[in-house]
Amino acid sequence: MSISVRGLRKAFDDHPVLHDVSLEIPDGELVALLGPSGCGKTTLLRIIAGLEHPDAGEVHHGGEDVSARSARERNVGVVFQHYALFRHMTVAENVAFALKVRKRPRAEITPRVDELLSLVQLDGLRSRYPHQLSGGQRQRVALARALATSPEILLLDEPFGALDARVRQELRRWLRRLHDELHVTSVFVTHDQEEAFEVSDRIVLMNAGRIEQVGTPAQVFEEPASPFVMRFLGAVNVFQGHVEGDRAFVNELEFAAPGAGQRTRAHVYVRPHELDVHRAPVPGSFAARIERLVPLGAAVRVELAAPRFGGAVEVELDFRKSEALGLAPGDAVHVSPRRVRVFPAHEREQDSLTASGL
Ligand SMILES: Nc1ncnc2c1ncn2[C@@H]1O[C@H](COP(=O)(O)OP(=O)(O)OP(=O)(O)O)[C@@H](O)[C@H]1O
Repeated sequence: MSISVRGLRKAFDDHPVLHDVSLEIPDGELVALLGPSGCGKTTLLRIIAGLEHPDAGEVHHGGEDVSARSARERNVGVVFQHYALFRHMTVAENVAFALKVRKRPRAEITPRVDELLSLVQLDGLRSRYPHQLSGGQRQRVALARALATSPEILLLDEPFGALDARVRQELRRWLRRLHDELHVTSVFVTHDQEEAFEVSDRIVLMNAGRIEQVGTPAQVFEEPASPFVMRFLGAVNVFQGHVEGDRAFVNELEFAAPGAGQRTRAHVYVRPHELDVHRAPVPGSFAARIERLVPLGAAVRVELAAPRFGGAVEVELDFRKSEALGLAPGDAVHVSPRRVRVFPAHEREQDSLTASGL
């Protein structure tokens, strides 16, 4: 079932949390709401669920305006970070709960619970109580319980947030497979980029109550719509310069910046893996000195000092390439960007750059 939110606004105690948020989620998609803590992800999810009411705007499920309906009437499945399982009920009783409340006949409940427990691969644990389960198993019970009434929308709020890294990783792969099997339109909240990238069809990037960009993981990573998205999704070097015409300039370096227009200050962003290191100057390179080499498994992080290019510069090189170049701390080298992204320098962005010491 598709989800559409239009012009949502929400404030808590006069403090605006969502500013005019609109979003379309097609039927069957798995979407991540990604953004820093406090940007409004959970509030948006709760409004879609009907657990919170917006000050303005509408929510449509399957093309129907459900804004006035309670959470119960929307038939959505919800999973929270902290497994809200009933402690005095067994796994099977927890999963059956929503069906019992809806007074479904026993002949329907028993096979449905069996089916759900097999779906979440917990068939053997039906008689256990929540305290006899691991965190990952509890979250799978919570998911089976959320799916019991066959909701057409599944909403998950940091479902793996309380689990350790390895279990998290297993569960997100499992969630993706489950979604491929069921195709229930699903929205999950996370502040973990890796999780959003691994699990979702599309990512909704939020910042301070607004949507910055919606796109596939590849789109938001390769074509970030704003400096915020560029900086939020992984490490980045930022060079101060200016744009003029359709070119960007940082000291003697020049880059394409289509549509830049009038001369104005700009920031040139380069990801560490999009910089090359050379022993001799090449066209478009700048001089730097190696400060530190940090092995990262298959790659090496080369930390450089380049005083004319904002001080510290970070490059991520293939391990073999760094070996072939025989790099060592103290070496004078030349660095050239393979790909840059240019954004005009806004005051707000300038403030945050200064604040983070770049
Ligand atoms: N019931 C509430 N009453 C008052 N303020 C609230 C309430 N719920 C959320 N807020 C505030 O609204 C803002 C957005 O909260 P929200 O939980 O939606 O953010 P989030 O992006 O999900 O953050 P996190 O990743 O930390 O969970 C925060 O400043 C939060 O303190």
